[in-house]
Parts: sequence; C-alpha cells; structure tokens
Amino acid sequence: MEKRKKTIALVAHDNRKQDLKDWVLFNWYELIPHTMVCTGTTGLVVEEALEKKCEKYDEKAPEVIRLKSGPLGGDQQMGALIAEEKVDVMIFLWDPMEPQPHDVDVKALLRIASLYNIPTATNKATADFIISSPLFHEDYNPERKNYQDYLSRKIDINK
Ligand SMILES: O=C(CO)COP(=O)(O)O
Repeated sequence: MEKRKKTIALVAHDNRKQDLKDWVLFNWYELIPHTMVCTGTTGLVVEEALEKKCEKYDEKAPEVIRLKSGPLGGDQQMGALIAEEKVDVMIFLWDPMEPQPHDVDVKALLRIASLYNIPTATNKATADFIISSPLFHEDYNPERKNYQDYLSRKIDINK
C-alpha cells in the first residue's frame, strides 16, 4: 500500500522531550515519507535526531518545519494550522506535573485538535497505537462536524 504523505505535528514540553525523541528514533523509518511540523525547541530535538539517524542509514531525512517556541506563540501557530486543516496527526507530550506559563495556549491547542477531530496522542502509548494503525498509511479524512447551524444562528443585538 502506498504510504500517504501526512503532516505530523510533534510538540513536547521540556520534561517530555526525551520521551518524544525516543519515540521519533524508534519510528524514524516510518516517519521518512511524512512532514513533521513542530514547535520551536521540540523541532530542534526532532530534526537533530532524525538527521543523525537517517545519515547513519544513508536515507534522506524528512522535512521538519519549525514554528515559534510554544510559550512564544508556537502552540497558537500549530492551532492555526489545524484550523486550516493542514495537520493530519498530532503527538503532543504535554507535562502533567508542571504548570506552564502558557497553559491557556496548551489548552487551546488541545481544544482545537479535538474540534477538528485530529488523531491526537498525549502520551507515548497512544502515539504507538496511532503509528501502528493501518489508517496511518491510508488517505484518511477525519469526519468534521457541520457547524452550519451554529454559524447561521440569530444573534439578538438590539436588546
Ligand atoms: O511549549 C510547548 C508546547 O506547549 C513546546 O514548545 P517548544 O517546542 O518550543 O519547547
């Protein structure tokens, strides 16, 4: 079966970056046909790990697009890409033990991923399930709810 090119969002908080790096290194070959889009610092870790691994095995490393660092707007940029339907899968290893200065952005990113029905992993086990799913290798279009009623609702502003 042809490997459908996907855009995979990869994001990890500092205490989870090692987990994400391990996951990327374990799945490096599976990731080659796809494009990674990452928040800034996560992108550095992912890019370096994939480049080293691919170089070792004489393979071309996949493209890694780096957005701004999460606390500097990267989570919001990622959310915007999801709203534009440009992300197929998101692996977001957020830190359940430490508050983040940009907690509202973290929540917003998780919310928008849920709204757009993006397959989302917030831990390595779920990331393993996603990448080993047959659907990962297919042209999968997640069902999107129709919000037409909401968009065309009457708003009474003359009270
Ligand atoms: O803060 C983040 C996600 O909320 C991740 O940002 P960095 O990848 O820049 O560390």
